[in-house]
Amino acid sequence: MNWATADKYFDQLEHWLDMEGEAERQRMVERRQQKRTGNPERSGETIVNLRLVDHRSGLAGRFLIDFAKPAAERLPMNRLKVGAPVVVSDEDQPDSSGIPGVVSKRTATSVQVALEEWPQARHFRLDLSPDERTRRRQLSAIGRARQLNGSQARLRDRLLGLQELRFHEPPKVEFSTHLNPPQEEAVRFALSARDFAILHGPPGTGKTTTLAEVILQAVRNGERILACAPSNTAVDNLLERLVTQLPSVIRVGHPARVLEWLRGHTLDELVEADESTAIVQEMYREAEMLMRSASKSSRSRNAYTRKGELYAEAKSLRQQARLLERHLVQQVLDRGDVICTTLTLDEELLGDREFDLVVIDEACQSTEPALWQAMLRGKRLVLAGDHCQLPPTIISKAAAREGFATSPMERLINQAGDQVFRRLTVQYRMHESIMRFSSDQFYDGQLIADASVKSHRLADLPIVTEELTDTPIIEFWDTAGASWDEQIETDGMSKFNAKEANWVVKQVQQFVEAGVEPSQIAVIAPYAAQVRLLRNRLQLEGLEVDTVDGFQGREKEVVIITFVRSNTTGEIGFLSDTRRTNVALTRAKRALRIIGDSATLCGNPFYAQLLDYFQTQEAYHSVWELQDDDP
Ligand SMILES: Nc1ncnc2c1ncn2[C@@H]1O[C@H](COP(=O)(O)OP(=O)(O)OP(=O)(O)O)[C@@H](O)[C@H]1O
Repeated sequence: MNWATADKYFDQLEHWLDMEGEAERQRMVERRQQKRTGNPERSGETIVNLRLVDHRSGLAGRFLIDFAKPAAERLPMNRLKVGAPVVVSDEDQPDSSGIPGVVSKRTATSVQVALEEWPQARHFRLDLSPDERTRRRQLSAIGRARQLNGSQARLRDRLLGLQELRFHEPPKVEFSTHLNPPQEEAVRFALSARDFAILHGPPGTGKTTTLAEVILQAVRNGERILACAPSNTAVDNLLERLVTQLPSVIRVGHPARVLEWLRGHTLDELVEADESTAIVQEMYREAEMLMRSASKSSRSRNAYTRKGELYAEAKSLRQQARLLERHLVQQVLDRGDVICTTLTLDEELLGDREFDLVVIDEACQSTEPALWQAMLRGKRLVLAGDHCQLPPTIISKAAAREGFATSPMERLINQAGDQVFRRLTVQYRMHESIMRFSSDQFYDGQLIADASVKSHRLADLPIVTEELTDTPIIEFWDTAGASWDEQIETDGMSKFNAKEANWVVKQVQQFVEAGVEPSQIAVIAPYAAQVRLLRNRLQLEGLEVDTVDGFQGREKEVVIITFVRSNTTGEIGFLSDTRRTNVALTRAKRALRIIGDSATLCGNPFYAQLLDYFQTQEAYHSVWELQDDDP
């Protein structure tokens, strides 16, 4: 992507946002139509036939409502995770626009949603909500970014590659956490940037730990910081590191979207805990009482005049309470050295606040437009992420092809080269042989396994039996020539592979029998149909079976990957985005098992090299080695 002026760049972003909006609306319509033609729950973005089974009051006058299927039936596989924006609607009224809410809790059989209004219906439907509001905020930020002048316009132009970058000498730093040398170098580098700097954090290298140290140092220098990330989970990750070391960190955002144990740091709860809140609440109570007596006093003389007076008094009291409440919120915000929020900023709440430093974690999962709300509030910027893992999710395939799927972090690295980033290279997750292939393919062979993980094995875990003493760290099982073919779900587009699934089930059973806890095992499949099949077959408490996207940023002792694709035409679909496979390959700490069809996969050089790697490690097997009664 190239442009000669800032305006051209912003024209391009507006165009992509339009395409994305259209694609999202189209998808919503299709989803509703599926109701008539097939199973609307297949996408994982809708749950139908729900009943309201329980409710209670939540923070700030919201209702927390539990929905479940009749007879407490298990919910289908779905992406309605805690914090997800949803629309609750009446299933019998397909045209109703529904009530927006946020998922606040979920179990295998129920979903709890925080709603501002009470929903009325006999049968409910939940849909993930298209984020039109976010898009509008991004468009407005783009409009403002076009109009900047002075130093902010210069920062904008440097981000667009239209002006040279500037750095100070790296400062001397007294570190407050124990960091390894590349992490220390990255912190000094980030603090030396006069415009912006990038921290490239490959899997398990302590990117968030390092970013937290940058924030700590900036606070020590008397700076105010806005700390953001594209998702609530990533914001909470950062918050978790900060709250142990800094007293004045404030998490802005819907409390239902914040991890329960971190909610004490949310703006809502800090305001609620403030002494003055009792006064505000008393004022609301008094106003309520005035309203009640007004509604009762109709029989006395001068009743109407009195009624009017009482209503007016109640109204004025409520107004005063609201003003006081707003003032209080601003006072609490002013106390924060660091404000943490997702990239979708609440502009009204933040007012005209500016920050010395804006940091963005997981910046590779952000699109270009998503960056600008935060950007407009900072004098300097530090981005952290890994562009060799999953890119931002884009619905419009056309926009993605044109370049919308390239994150700003990746673009800045391509644009400014080595001068703009530092890479972290010591990783604290994977056994060396799990790490090596990914390191060579994506990180110029620079990753080093820390001594604490370099040769750790399952047998070192306290609970496992002797059976695992000699278990290999990595294995690839090749199905080539065995006719373990992929299949397409009858009424869907997703693919599964029943024989690979059988093999996975056996692997899980073997690990569990040897003493590995199900919660220490992850099964990763690139296709939702394979995930559904395996979830049905493997109902072990704590075991996680998910697509790659569900595991980004996470780790498990044991990871089993089923690649699913096995066909005569060598088609591998979105497995050709090797960043997705990189995420899958780098989640395991002590054992990695893979099953796949080399004949299908190896038309792509990346997979051919993967197979070579397993062969050189003597970790390659063919399923022909299995006995006849195996899968
Ligand atoms: N210098 C260090 N010394 C010891 N352990 C460390 C160090 N830096 C990070 N770690 C540990 O490594 C693990 C990963 O750290 P962190 O979560 O910061 O990494 P990340 O790169 O953000 O992770 P991800 O790959 O999930 O994005 C954590 O358990 C952390 O405590």
